[in-house]
This record gives sequence, C-alpha cells and structure tokens, in this order.
Amino acid sequence: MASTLSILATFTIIRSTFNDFVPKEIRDYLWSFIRRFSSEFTLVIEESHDGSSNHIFQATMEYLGSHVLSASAAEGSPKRLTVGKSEKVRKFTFGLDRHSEIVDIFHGVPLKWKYNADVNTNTNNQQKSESRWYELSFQKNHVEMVKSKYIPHIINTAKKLKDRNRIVKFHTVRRERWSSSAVNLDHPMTFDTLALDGDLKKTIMEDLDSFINGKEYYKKIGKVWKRGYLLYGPPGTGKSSLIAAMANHLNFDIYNLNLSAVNSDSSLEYLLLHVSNRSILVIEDIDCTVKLQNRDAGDTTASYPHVQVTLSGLLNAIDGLLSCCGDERIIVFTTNYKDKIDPALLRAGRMDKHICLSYSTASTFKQLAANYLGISNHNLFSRIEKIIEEINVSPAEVAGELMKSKDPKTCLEGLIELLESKASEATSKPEEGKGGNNTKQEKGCKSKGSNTTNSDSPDHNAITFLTVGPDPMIVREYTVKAELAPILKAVLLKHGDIVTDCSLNSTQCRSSLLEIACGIIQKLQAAKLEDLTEPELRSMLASVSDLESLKLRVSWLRKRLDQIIEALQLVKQCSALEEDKRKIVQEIEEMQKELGSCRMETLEKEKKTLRIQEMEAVIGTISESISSNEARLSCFYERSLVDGLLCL
Ligand SMILES: Nc1ncnc2c1ncn2[C@@H]1O[C@H](COP(=O)(O)OP(=O)(O)OP(=O)(O)O)[C@@H](O)[C@H]1O
Repeated sequence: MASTLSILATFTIIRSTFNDFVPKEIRDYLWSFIRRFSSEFTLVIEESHDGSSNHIFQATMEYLGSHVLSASAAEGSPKRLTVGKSEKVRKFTFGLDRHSEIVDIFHGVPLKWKYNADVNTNTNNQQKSESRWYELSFQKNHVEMVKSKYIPHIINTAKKLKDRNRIVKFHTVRRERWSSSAVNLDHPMTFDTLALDGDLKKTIMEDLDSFINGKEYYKKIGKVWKRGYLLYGPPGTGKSSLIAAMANHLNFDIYNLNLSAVNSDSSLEYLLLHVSNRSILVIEDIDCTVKLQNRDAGDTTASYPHVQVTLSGLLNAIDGLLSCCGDERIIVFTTNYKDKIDPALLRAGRMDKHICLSYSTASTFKQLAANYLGISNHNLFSRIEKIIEEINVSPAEVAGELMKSKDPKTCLEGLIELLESKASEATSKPEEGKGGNNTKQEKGCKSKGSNTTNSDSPDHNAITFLTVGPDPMIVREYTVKAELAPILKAVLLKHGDIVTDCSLNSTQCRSSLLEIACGIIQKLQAAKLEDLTEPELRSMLASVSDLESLKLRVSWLRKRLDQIIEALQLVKQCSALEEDKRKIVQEIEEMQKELGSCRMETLEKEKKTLRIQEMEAVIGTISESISSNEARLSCFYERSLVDGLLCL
C-alpha cells in the first residue's frame, strides 16, 4: 500500500506542476487524449441529480470529511482542507478543498477522489451559481466492486457518521402537537457519570447496543425495530438521568410526552405517530398522568378527573406506533409505583425490559463520590458504606450532599449526618420505617434471573418495601396482606426472589402465590409442634406441592413440612412407647405382689422372677427409644418451627 501511495504522491506533484504551466483548454484536450489509452475509469458524482439533491454526493462529503484529517499526515495528501461547523452537528466537519485529491484504499484497491467546484456566471443577469462534483477514479476492472461494495459502504458509513455527529434534540408537546421548536438536549448525564448498582449499567448498555445493531435481526424475526423500557423506582433514583444517558449514548432525540397535556385519545395517537426515527419517546410518571388504573386493583376513573387519555387509548396508540411506520424507536415509561400500572401496558412487546432504579448502595455511593469529589477512597468511606446499606437514601440525596463543598471531608461528614439522621428516624418510627422511608433492605428490585416474557429484570438483591395503605403492603413489587409483609420480606432476603421462574407472569398472581407460602409460614410461626395435626400439615404440604408445580422455589418449605410431619410421627411413637412402658411397669408391679404371697410354689416363683427380669429389660429398651426420640424432638421444642427458614 505504501508503494501505491508514493507512486500516487509523485504523480500528484508532477500533475500540479503541469497544471501551473499548461493552460486549462490544452490540459483538458491532453487528458481526454490520454484517457483514450488509459485503463482508468472515472465516476462523476454531481451535487444535484435529476433536479434534486444527490444523496451520493452528500454521503461522499460526509465520508471523505471523516477521512481527510486522518489521511492528511500521509505523503501526497492534500495540503489544504476545509473546516466548518453548523448548528446541527456536535463536531467540526472537514472536507477537501476545491481541486484537491485524496486516495482511499478499500479492500486493497486504491480509489482516487477529486473534489471540484466551479462558479457559473450568467452573463445576462450577472447571477452566480456554484456547481460542485466529485470525481472517483480507479482501474476499470474494479467497476463492479465499486458499484456493489464501495458506494454502499460510503452510504452506510456516512449515515453512521451523521447519526453520531448530530445534536440530540428535546421535543415537547404544544397545543397537542409536537412543538416545532425543539431545543438542544444539553443534558450532561452519560453512562460514565450515572451511578448504578452491580452489573445494571453494563446490562442496559448491552441491551441498547444489541437493539441498535439489530436491524437485520428484527427483520429476520419479522418484528418491528422498536423497544420498550419501563423504568421504576423511588424518586431521585435516576430514572430521568438514565433516559438522558440513553439519549446521549445512542444520539437519539427525546420526545417528552406529558399525557396530562393531551386532551383526547385521537390527539395521543397523532402524537405517537409523529415521533421521528432514532428517537426515545418518554412518558414520565405514567401512573399519575393518565387514567391508567390497574384494573385488577379496582381503581376508578373518578380519581383522575383532570385526565382525558384512557388506558385503551394509550394501548391503541402504542400498538399503532409499535406496529407500523418508522424504525429505531424506543419507548420509555417511568413510574414510582410499578404495581399501580395496568399489566396490559407492561406486557412483553410493549415494555420489553423492566428496569428498577433503587436506593443508594455502597457501590453507587462510591461511583457518586468518584464523579462528584474525584476520590476513590477516604477514611470516612467505611462508615458511610456500612450505614448506607442499612437505610434508604436516594442517589439524588447523596449527590446533593456531595455537591455542597469542594472539600471531600466536609461533604462526607455532611453525608454521614444525613445518613445517621435517617437511621435514627427509622429506629424511632419503626412502623413508618416499614413504609419504605428509611429502613434496611428496601433498595428496590426483583432479584436475578427473571426471564419471563415481559420482564427480564436486571440483578438486584435489595427489596422495595413501600406502604400503600394499612392493608395491603408492597414488598418489592409484590402486594400482600400487611400482616404477611414482614414474613415475605424475610423470605425474599433468605431465599431470593422465589417467584422468579414462576409460570404465572403477572405480579398479581405471583403476589397471591407468595401470600399462600407466607400464610403457611405464619401458621407454623404461631404454632407449637403439639398444636399441629398431621392432616393439617398434609394439607399445607399439598399447597406447597401446588406452588412447586407452578415453579415457585419453595423446596425449603416442603422439606421443613416433611421434617415437622416426621417429628409429629415421632411424638406419636413416643406416646405409644410411654403407654407400653406404663403397661409393662404395671404388670411387673402385679407380678411382684404375687411373688410376695407365700402360697406360690418354688418353680412358679422362679418363672415369674425370670419374666420380671425380661420385662425390665424391655422397659430399658423402650426408655432408650423414648429418650433418643426426645433428643431428636428437642430441637422442635427449643426453637420455633420456622427456625432457619427465614432471615429474621
Ligand atoms: N443513579 C444516579 N447516578 C447519578 N446521579 C443521580 C442518580 N440518580 C439521581 N441522580 C442525581 O439526582 C438528580 C435527580 O435524579 P433523577 O431526576 O434522574 O431521578 P428520578 O428517579 O427521575 O426522580 P423522579 O422519580 O422524582 O422523577 C439527577 O439530576 C442526578 O444529579
């Protein structure tokens, strides 16, 4: 390739000297003469084609613009480049100056570009116009390759470059239409500055990248190239920040749809159909901006008198958007209360991925400290990391403290004060604490591995625990009777999300199954071994088997019930042995009385004495069995029947 370049460079120098001394008319004649014997072929790409702008010309400009600067160091490269920047793009754009040339090597083939521009003067009215064109020259035998590979490559690369360089816009609704004056999205949040727990960031970025690179895949499976995300979690945990990071990562415009500003279902449909490609449609706080009452929860539309858009209207509009026109579109819903949203909105195909943004953990605190204070360690860290895992504090609150001063120590001390005040608040109001304000383990989300149809939730080990009223309560996303909530919380902590693989998908059904499991645990918790009967335990066991057949991970509960039934049988065995022992003792006593009477013959006496000895030996064996059974049962008497089953 180097030799090709140096030949071309020498050629270019000779040619520019030649141009300086020979008049243009003679040059043109000579060139046309030489071309007749040359094996070189030239394609001319003019700025306009058939009276309208030529897409290949625009693509070439974009494509060469990205190459010229990096190629400018090479020998023989043009000495002059143009540079500019328009409002629509983020970076400078470079280009060839008129009459300059550059060589591009594609699949080992040198392809020579020349940029030309001429000013045309109309002699009658003195108007000037400029015609611009590129000349692409290469060996004749590469014509097919240029046509089928190189030009498509230029068009694709140019599109990617253009998408990457465009300024992201933020669109809002005005008078039920998208405002014509979208503003630039100057949000600085990126995936580098967003603090997320565990692998969540990586998971989201991979999902976005596979979506954006999935054109062919979507085509192959016959699915429209769109993706829906539900972002849920307490206020200040970064839902809006994540949307900004997504837009900056993909260079997608944001269409922010405030549903309370939309007066009818038909306006909503219009708006959704007029969202451009490569965009993110955002509907924030979906649970309170529309009559999206969860039908199962039995909400009534009367609670939302100001709202005009209906659930069916939204479902229709989303399906319209998802099923026709346009590509590369993302829809994002956000909510603080996932359970308030009708499951129809959340099903796979509408919301493909459910992402929980949760309270700060030690890991998110460290990321925020690195971002805001530029430190990765400090002697106050360990104290903060310990308290932060115990209480609920949003990343927004942590960020607020870290911004208060430039001095890390001052910020960290302020944060410790905030965390400690939250911790003491939680201890002094335990009932409110349960409501999700500050208590431990309320960090947010479902645990690993939920690969159900519509919710492949990312890893999270923490639990959301929000009060929605005195009864029921929400633990993570599951709604259960308030009295069962502490049990569910303890179960989830000890055994993880036991409904992850459940064959029922809706949160409502899953909550009901969890209630059954927790109800059994509650009974066991309240009872002593001797209060329980075998039929009662067998009926609990049958329920647990049913739960297992629905793929609830409750084998630990089944094992415990088996152990309790076995213990109950031991208790029965013990009382039967005690009865036997009592009878034998009674018999021995009677025989001893008889032995005391002097009327008995000697032989008879010997026989009875032998018999008593045998019976005493049996009593010894029975007593041994009883004590070994009692030893086995002692653990059931000394501790609760659910001991070890829960994380208490
Ligand atoms: N995960 C995070 N990483 C970095 N900064 C965060 C994060 N979460 C919140 N913040 C900071 O807190 C501010 C508020 O967060 P954001 O608006 O994204 O939260 P939200 O979950 O959308 O809240 P709401 O539910 O109230 O709309 C952000 O501007 C950002 O500075």
